[in-house]
Amino acid sequence: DTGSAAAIPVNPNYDIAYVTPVSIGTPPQTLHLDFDTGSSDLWVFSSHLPASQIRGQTIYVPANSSTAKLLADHTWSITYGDGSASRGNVYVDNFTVGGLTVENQAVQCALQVSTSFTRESNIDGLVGLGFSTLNTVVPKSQLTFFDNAKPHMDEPVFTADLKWKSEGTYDFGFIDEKKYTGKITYVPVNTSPGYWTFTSSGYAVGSGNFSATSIVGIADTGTSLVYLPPSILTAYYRQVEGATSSRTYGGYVFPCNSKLPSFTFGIGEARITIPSSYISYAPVTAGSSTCFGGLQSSSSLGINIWGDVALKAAFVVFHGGNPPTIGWAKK
Ligand SMILES: C[C@H]1CC[C@H](NC(=O)Cn2ccnc2)CC1
Repeated sequence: DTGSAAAIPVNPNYDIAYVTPVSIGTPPQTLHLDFDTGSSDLWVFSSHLPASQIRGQTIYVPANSSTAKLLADHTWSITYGDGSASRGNVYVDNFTVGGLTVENQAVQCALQVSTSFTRESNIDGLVGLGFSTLNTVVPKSQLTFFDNAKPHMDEPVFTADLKWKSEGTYDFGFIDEKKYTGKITYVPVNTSPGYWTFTSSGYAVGSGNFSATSIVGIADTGTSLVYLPPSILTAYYRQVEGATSSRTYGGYVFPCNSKLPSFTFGIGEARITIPSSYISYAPVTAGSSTCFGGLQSSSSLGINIWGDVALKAAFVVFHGGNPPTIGWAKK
């Protein structure tokens, strides 16, 4: 089996997140979900939510699906790194992404979502593509869509081709050679933390010398920005006129008309360059001439994160073999 589906920016002005259309149940209910390699719960806005917590999202109504079955006495509760959270109960149902169907996929139905999810009207839920060890369902944890689909896939892989301010693609079960240039460089993944954790070989700021240094981090499609050690941030923002680390805005900001260098990171001997346009992320508030950087410090996180700002500069292969690996290519 294989599948291919669009990754659509939820906001036309800044790449806050990407959603992908999926079909759930019989007859199919179409929702737009945020595919998140940084978590492992598949949860949806549902008919169990209070109306006050829904603001334009499409809900999944298990009662309207002839193939939905309640997973009795199972619940879930998740909190993300940005403080957002949700919790609820669990059904199994047919789940289809871009033509690839998994029967009896655990679909976690929200009974409660935090305000940041309510405010994001274009996200109807998440599809966790991290390792199933992170799934929060109790008393029996559930498998991700990828783990359920893997045995039926032509190849045990999915790929992310995210794009700057435009529609990209998630492919399942195959690698589309048309989506990248040159070769794919694969590096090992440490699955113990439950994320797609790998080691970058170093970085360069703009046209500067490459600094060979191991950077352990996660490839996280569910996080908008890139979070790296403070020493790298200092090296980058010292090249940006008027840049400063702002307590008010919680990170590095700079005048929107400042000239920004690109940022290159290493994958083994290979190099991926993030164009400066991706790093001038967004005005701090609508219409402001102060912009928030796409590279921020990971010092408060305890983990480095290669979020969408980095991922959209590459074609990324999440290879779920034994052992799993991650591949990066230019495009
Ligand atoms: C400071 C950073 C803020 C952003 C954090 N990322 C997430 O919370 C990803 N996510 C998934 C669902 N909702 C959000 C990572 C830490």
